[in-house]
Amino acid sequence: MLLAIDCGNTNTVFSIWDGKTFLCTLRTSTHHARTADAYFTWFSTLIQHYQIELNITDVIISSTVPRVVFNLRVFADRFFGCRPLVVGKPDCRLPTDARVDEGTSVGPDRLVNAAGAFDRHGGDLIVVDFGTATTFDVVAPDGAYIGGVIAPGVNLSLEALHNAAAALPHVDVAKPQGVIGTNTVACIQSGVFWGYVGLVREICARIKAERDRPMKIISTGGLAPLFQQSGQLFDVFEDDLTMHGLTVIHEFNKDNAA
Ligand SMILES: Nc1ncnc2c1ncn2[C@@H]1O[C@H](COP(=O)(O)OP(=O)(O)OP(=O)(O)O)[C@@H](O)[C@H]1O
Ligand SMILES: CC(C)(CO)[C@@H](O)C(=O)NCCC(=O)O
Ligand SMILES: [K+]
Repeated sequence: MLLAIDCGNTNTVFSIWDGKTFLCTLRTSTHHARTADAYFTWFSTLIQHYQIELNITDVIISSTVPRVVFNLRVFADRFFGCRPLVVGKPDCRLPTDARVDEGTSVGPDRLVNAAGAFDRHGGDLIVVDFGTATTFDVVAPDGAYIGGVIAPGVNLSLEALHNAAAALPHVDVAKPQGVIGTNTVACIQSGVFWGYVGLVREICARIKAERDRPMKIISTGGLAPLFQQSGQLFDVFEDDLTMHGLTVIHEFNKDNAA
């Protein structure tokens, strides 16, 4: 049984993979100061609720927050007796290359998304992930990650507006009725919602033009379905893409073990 951990800047997600399906997915906010014991208290309480008979033998971690990795390593070692694979570390091999500028460290979540998407769809992909940042990851025909785009995340933009402007309230992202807002909330929702629809359309069109070939657009992340409501922005939505990528990378390392 594999425990896959996807640690983003906002949320950390744990999924248990039995080799065929994800038995459960648990979500908590990311805190660098959370100890291994605190992870276990939270984790074991929820596992009891799901009534899963645990037999975790392997752990794989992708973390965009370097500081949390230490406590997650201790968690894996202390409670499951295993040394986790950590994406981005030299002992974790990737099934495909990353062809980027020398010295660049690509976010592990982007490499994982690329691996997961290539496994399901083959090459020539744009993966759009609506997390803390909105990222676009470009996958070549051979599955290599060849770069992409980083834009501010949707919730981050809303928060920045609220924090910077005294008269603007905190607003949740939603699809507005029209474009012309007749109250403050509707105006902000319109700016952010239609602004992101335009951002996604423009960036994908430019990536396709720059690559000069047909590409499939895969979306993931909690907010992707909301944006899908506004016409055909994406070809496919996959809420488990990062988790799937982690299982693919884990399998690859197992198969290629010495
Ligand atoms: N399973 C879920 N239940 C409730 N809300 C969700 C769920 N998944 C996503 N969301 C909502 O969508 C937003 C985006 O989620 P996602 O997991 O893609 O990124 P994030 O956790 O915000 O960012 P990061 O992965 O960078 O930490 C969340 O902040 C949350 O508001
Ligand atoms: C862009 C984020 C924050 C998205 O989670 C993450 O992938 C990251 O910290 N990346 C490092 C820089 C890069 O990917 O080029
Ligand atoms: K994410």
